[in-house]
Amino acid sequence: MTIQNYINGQFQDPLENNWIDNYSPANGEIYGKIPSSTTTDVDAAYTAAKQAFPSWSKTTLETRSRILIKISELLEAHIQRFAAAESKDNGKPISLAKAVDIPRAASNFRFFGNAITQFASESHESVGQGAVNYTLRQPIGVVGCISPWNLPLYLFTWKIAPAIAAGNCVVAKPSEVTPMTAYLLGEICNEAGLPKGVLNIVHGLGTSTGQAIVEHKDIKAISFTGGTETGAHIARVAAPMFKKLSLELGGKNPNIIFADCDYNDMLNTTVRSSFANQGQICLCGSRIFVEASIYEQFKKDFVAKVSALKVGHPSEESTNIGALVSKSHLEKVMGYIAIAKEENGTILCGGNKVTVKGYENGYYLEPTVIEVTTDDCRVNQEEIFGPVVTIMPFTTEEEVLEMANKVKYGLSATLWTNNLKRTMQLSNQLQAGIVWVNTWMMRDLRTPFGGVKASGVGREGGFEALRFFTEAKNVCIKY
Ligand SMILES: NC(=O)C1=CN([C@@H]2O[C@H](COP(=O)(O)OP(=O)(O)OC[C@H]3O[C@@H](n4cnc5c(N)ncnc54)[C@H](O)[C@@H]3O)[C@@H](O)[C@H]2O)C=CC1
Ligand SMILES: O=C(O)/C=C/C=C(\O)C(=O)O
Repeated sequence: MTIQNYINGQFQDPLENNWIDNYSPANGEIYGKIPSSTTTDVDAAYTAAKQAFPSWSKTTLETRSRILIKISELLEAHIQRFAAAESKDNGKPISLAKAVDIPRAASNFRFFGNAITQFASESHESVGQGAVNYTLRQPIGVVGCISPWNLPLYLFTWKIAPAIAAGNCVVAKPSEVTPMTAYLLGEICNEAGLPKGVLNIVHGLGTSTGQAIVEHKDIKAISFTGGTETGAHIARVAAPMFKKLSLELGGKNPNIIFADCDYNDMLNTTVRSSFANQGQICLCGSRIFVEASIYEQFKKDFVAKVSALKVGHPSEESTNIGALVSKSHLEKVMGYIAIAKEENGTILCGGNKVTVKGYENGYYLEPTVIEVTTDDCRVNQEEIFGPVVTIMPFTTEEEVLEMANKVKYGLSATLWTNNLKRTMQLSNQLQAGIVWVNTWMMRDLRTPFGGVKASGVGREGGFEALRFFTEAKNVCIKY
């Protein structure tokens, strides 16, 4: 399967004819190739976007909305094809791709197709001065969207949909590790009638293709989701060029469990918040803190449930845990399990590579629970981004709050309690962009989404995203 760039509404080979192998995580085999695009391809994508901008930015909101909603409907109509492609490319269970990834990608287009018709700007009457101010929200121009491999189409479209809804034209790059569904999206955009050049998709490595987008002098904003180190690098390049930046980066999220919670709901959701998508979601609750009075019971029940999860081929409907995304990522995650042992962590379950019959070279790993005795060990501080969680007990609210906040990250936090006062106090004091109480990953696309500290800057979602993808211009009229 050969993937091509999508530029000016057409599929084309990379101009310098360099290619990268595409691997299937389920069996470790190369099953296709993707462009290794260079600045020449990014320039071509930029030129197409620039040409499309004057017309697209003046296209009525109703027309933009109709096209976005059409893309959403086409994604829904082709869910089987997209889910199968996502599962093969990423290693995630097909059941997850069908239930979460592709429906959410469709929702992203539908949501922003509707949101743009509701987006309004402010006006301020300068009372006593005889003037009125109104704010225009104008599209920025050509913007760059760079997304990671863990939720490929889900996160790619989470950026593209608001960008084009707001009237921008886009140069976008999916992860080179999971390019397939972004490639298929081009076909859908043509079928939905998206004018050529509004969306351009270039494939390739972060350090060359991604870097060329970030360094492009006329691409005026960058929306990025990925690792914290990459985000810091992008900020160093883009900041002196005065680009608008939205950075959604890593997490090391606390999952705080009090004895007064609804135990069964907490237990089932905690299995999901620990291991959904092989633990490769920046929102996973990878540090589990349990109130001492229920710690031993939780440990026993949690380990039993985790040990029962089925690690298997992603295409099997019964698989709970598929393959990790790449060999190098599997090695990174296994490296942390080795570190845990050196740090005197106790592996309560998992810890080993899994050999799936018939797919011996796939990147499978047992879901792993590590009991730690101190919160400042490396496995409790560094983002592992795999099917690995730590657990430890706590006794007081003050103690758990301090441990929860004592990491460099601040993306999300989950609280399990039925105590209202505690809920409100802790939600207030947790250093995180998102706090879930008695739930996890319950998403309302209108809400602000993003993190604090090393988890990034800026917010995606709802009108926040439309504000990011527009420039505010104030007009003051004296009457
Ligand atoms: N916050 C999150 O949701 C994610 C966090 N991660 C974390 O990051 C670690 C590293 O994973 P990677 O795959 O290396 O993520 P990454 O941050 O390198 O990749 C994300 C995207 O950025 C692009 N990219 C890489 N270098 C770039 C550059 N210099 N300029 C522009 N674009 C660039 C990549 O090609 C990809 O499209 C993971 O182990 C995990 O801990 C990874 C993916 C998502
Ligand atoms: O928007 C969401 O619902 C989830 C976003 C998840 C990430 O950004 C991530 O895992 O990288």
